[in-house]
Amino acid sequence: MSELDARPGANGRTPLDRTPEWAALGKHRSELGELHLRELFAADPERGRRYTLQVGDLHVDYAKHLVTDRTLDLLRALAEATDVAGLRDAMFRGEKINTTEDRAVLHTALRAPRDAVIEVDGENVVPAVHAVLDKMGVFAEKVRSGEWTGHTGKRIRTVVNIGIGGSDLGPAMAYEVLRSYTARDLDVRFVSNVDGADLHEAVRDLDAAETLFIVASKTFTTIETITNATSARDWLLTGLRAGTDAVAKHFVALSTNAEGVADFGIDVANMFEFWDWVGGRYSYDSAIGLSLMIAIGPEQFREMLDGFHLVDEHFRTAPPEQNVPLLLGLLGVWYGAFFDAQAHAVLPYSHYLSKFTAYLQQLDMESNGKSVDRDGNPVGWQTGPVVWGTPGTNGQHAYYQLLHQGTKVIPADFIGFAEPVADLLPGLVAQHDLLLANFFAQTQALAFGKTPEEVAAEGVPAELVPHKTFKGNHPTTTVLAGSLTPSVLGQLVALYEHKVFVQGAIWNIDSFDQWGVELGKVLAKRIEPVLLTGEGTEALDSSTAELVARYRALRGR
Ligand SMILES: O=P(O)(O)OC[C@H]1O[C@H](O)[C@H](O)[C@@H](O)[C@@H]1O
Repeated sequence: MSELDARPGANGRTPLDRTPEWAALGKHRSELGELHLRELFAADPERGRRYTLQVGDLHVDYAKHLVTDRTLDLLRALAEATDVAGLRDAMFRGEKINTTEDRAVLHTALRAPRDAVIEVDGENVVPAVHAVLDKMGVFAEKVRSGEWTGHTGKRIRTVVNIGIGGSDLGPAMAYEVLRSYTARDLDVRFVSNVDGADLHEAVRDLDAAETLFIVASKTFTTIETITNATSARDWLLTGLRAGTDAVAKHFVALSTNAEGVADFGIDVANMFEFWDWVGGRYSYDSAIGLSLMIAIGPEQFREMLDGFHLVDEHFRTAPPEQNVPLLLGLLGVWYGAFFDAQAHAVLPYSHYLSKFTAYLQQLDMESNGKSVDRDGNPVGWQTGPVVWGTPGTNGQHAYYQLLHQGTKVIPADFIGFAEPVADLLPGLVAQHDLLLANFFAQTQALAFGKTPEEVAAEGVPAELVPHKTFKGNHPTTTVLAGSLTPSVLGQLVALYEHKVFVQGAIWNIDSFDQWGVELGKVLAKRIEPVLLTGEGTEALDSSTAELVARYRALRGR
């Protein structure tokens, strides 16, 4: 037995790359060799029909993946050996599966029906979830109807959400996605960056008397958010020429930290609560979604939650062969481990999903960007990929070149909708077929390419044939839904949440902590006073010391 074999597995587990299931997949991969999607489709005319699954409104086609029935069996065997279902059930039961923070992981409770019972430390959390949703609903309706007025009695015309990371990306993404469902007489803006330019641009054309700030921070200690909130308060009070008593009508908070909220000067009566068992990147269906609820109304927010819940139930109960998050998770594991794929593209064919991939970057990369297992041992396998992408049609005229003819394996998700959004101008509806034609054409081109023989047969000069050849064999998933409704958005997000879960479970990492973001925060705190005073540069490394000196010189210090 080698030293590696004796390495203790997390939770008594055999390290992933030492399991027979992993070895079987490795062997299978070498047997497949350079197998081409063209051959797989030629061998099975039913492949396009057989390799599809349905969850809720989402039709998921995985036929254009480099897998056979045997691959899928072996991958499911890996999921079984790593007890994905066991960890999933523990999550849904409210067990503290976030071991490094000793916390339950219960974003699924945020969308559970009112009569569900989910316990954390012996207490059913569902009534509290619904109490907050109800309180949010009452408040959202007051703002929407104009009943909630600012300090001077004017109704609110603009809501500005101040938050960062999970307290920004979710609501900002969803607001964009559901724009056609939003109240047209109310604008919602999002400020996240500690660069003062962000807040400046968000408020420069606003009337303080008609502006409501939502300060969103799970911890209420995040320096960017507290700094921006403090500046926003100064802007408000200056604009209103009022004292701090005006704050109550213009500031509400979304947080787990009541003390922090009170210290900031926001009345805790104007605080919407959530709990430490909701991870920041899993939180936009909690109180963190208040700005979105104000925009789309409580009813449509509820529809979105029902969409989440539908996929939760699917993930919890569907058999492995039909379980879509399980399948998508396994495909990612397959490419990372056996094709050395480093990246994963998410390419929506919907303008409204323009912020969707940015949202997924936090969800996926903060969850699975880990290199030690749950017991702290270094992992010997690939974990989370680099997630990237923008709306597909724009990408086609920019970076798709690399997808089609570059040297990298980049599995991609294509997401599209059959119906254009409801209130599109009639003249623009006709454009939808063109959009969808591109959507379908791209996965076809990526999968099947164009052979040198096909290129030559078009009369292309021999020296240009290699340049005009498309080798194809680039794997893609296509997700097609009828239309982009609040429920469909919830379904999509839950699908990705659980896909990320499956991968973390197999890789045996804690997908719910994020220690990797801490070091930079500590160092920034140390460097900030040095920028002001110039004292302490000797404690810095020579590169940083030089940069700080240059910065100070440029600022005339
Ligand atoms: O909501 P907050 O406590 O302000 O946290 C905002 C964000 O900042 C942190 O640094 C974490 O990396 C994120 O997971 C979190 O979403």
